[in-house]
Amino acid sequence: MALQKLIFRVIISPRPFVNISKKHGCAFSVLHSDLNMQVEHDRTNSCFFIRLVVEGKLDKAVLRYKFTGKNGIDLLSTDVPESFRGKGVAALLSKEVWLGLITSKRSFRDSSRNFSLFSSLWWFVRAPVAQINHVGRGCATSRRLPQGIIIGVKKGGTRALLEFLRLHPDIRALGSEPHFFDRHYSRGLNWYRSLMPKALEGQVVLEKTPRYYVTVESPNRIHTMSREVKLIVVVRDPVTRAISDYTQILSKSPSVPTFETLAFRNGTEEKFEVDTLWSPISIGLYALHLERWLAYFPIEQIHFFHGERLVSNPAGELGRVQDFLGLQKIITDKHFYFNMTKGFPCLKKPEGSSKPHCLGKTKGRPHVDIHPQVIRRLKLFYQPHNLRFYHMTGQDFGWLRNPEFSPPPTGTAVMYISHICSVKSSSNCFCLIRSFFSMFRRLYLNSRMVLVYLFSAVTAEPMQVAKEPHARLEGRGNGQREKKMPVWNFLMRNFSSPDSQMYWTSRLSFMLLLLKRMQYVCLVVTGPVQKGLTTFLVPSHQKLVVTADRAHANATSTVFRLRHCTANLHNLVAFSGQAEHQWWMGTSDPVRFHVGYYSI
Ligand SMILES: Nc1ncnc2c1ncn2[C@@H]1O[C@H](COP(=O)(O)OS(=O)(=O)O)[C@@H](OP(=O)(O)O)[C@H]1O
Repeated sequence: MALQKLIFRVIISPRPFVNISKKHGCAFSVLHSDLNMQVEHDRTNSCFFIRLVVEGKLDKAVLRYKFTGKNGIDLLSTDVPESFRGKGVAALLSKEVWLGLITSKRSFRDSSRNFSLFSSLWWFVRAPVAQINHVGRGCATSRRLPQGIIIGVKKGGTRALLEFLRLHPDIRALGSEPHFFDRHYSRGLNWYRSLMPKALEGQVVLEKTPRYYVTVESPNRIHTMSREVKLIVVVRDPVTRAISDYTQILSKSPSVPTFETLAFRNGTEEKFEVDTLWSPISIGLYALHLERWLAYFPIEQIHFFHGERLVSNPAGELGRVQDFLGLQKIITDKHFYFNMTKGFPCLKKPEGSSKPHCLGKTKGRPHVDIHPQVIRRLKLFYQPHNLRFYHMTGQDFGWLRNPEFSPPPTGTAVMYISHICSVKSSSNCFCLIRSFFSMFRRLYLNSRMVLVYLFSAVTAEPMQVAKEPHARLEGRGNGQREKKMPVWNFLMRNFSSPDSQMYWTSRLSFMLLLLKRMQYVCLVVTGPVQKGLTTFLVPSHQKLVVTADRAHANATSTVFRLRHCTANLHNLVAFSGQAEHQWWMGTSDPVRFHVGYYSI
């Protein structure tokens, strides 16, 4: 009679008297009446568990729970060893939760004794739990072979991608690189599986080993493991990638020969014989490696991830990869912030921590200086390979265009801050400025407005003329001004248009951006910004894009640390800390500048 009352009460009751919810929803298998297992309750660790012997070793099936409020309990997870799954172990554990709960209610406590006699009736008792949004997923966690692998490329940004993906509740990723398909294949799949993190049914298990992409045996071996596995490749401009690779080699063995010596056969770049056997070079032959993968996997099964965009627009790239993995888009821009000091996007709250987190020092470190001529040669060398890669993937990664010339979106206003005239002589300086701006002109062709802001020892001369702190010059100046301000006149000739306004000041002082029609403002910093001298007031409807060369990344943070600026920080939509370009004018000082990729 008591049992009937209980069943009646549970089935028709609109909701259980104790609120039960599940963090990772699951459907329990029906409780087997012949299960004779001892469920123990560990109150300190809030879990119920059953001791089991799996392959001669002691293991446990564990159900973790958490009290929420006065009457609530969250069933957090149920972890059952694989060989015991489908036998009702999870149901047995969940039953104990019920029993543990109902001991506080006399009528239920009495009735509960009947469960030992009619244990399969537990299925009915579970009904209210099952209603709570968790049907269709197994609670039990297990170690599974990965369904997704980040196969490359080295120095492409694979660590950042993995760390970012880990934010997703439906992703379980192995932290270290297992190197199974390239180095440890003989250890067998069981060994490989044992390395994987435990995952719930429905969660995607991931690992990353960038070396797979260039290992000849990997495609076949991975295909043998699974035809369905999803492959992710993070690619980055092969020249930058090679320099990054070399920077890492150098950091480990400081006595290695120079980049140039290793990159060119016979050690001479004059001959232009690139050494394709040197791994920093050969890894960048993306098309060549891809051919091997395409012999086993259709192209749709491989997602090509833009390494550069991972820096400029992490949320956008993460969105695409979540789609590819068939996951709900949970990782969005609210998970990232741009760390000015690091010069890279970092996580506001990484997995398992509430503190912001950037990747370690070896990720995003300054590269060794490589002569621009060498870079040009290498770019030329990679050009046909890149083109082929574009054709194979059907994507343009933007490495063919000289990145210096990739224009920001139309309607972007550009303010350029520079001290480009740190070179020795005035004539050199002028030559430098002229070339720089002719390039800049092409770059910002679509920009409706260019704001130029110069300061330097050499340009101080024409600046003397413009005594006014924020002189606004439009069109050609008067004779004297023209004579004394060749640089300025050059700029005016080349840049002035009905839409252009130029602001000039000899000091970094107050600057008000009157860019009412502009939606975006791009601030390019390639020179030191003196602390305490500059205030930028950007109207709140505008978005600010800041870009700088690495050397002056701190300068930009200085800008934003300045008084009055903080109020405008919400405008900041992107900061490009990547895409470093050297620009060589034949003077002894190469000018480094930075033109970013814009995530707007
Ligand atoms: N958010 C963020 N933080 C730091 N670094 C970032 C980030 N996103 C991409 N990157 C780029 O990742 C580059 C390192 O690539 P990998 O992680 O694939 O390197 S490795 O192959 O695992 O050694 C690393 O290369 P270097 O800049 O040459 O150090 C970075 O440019």
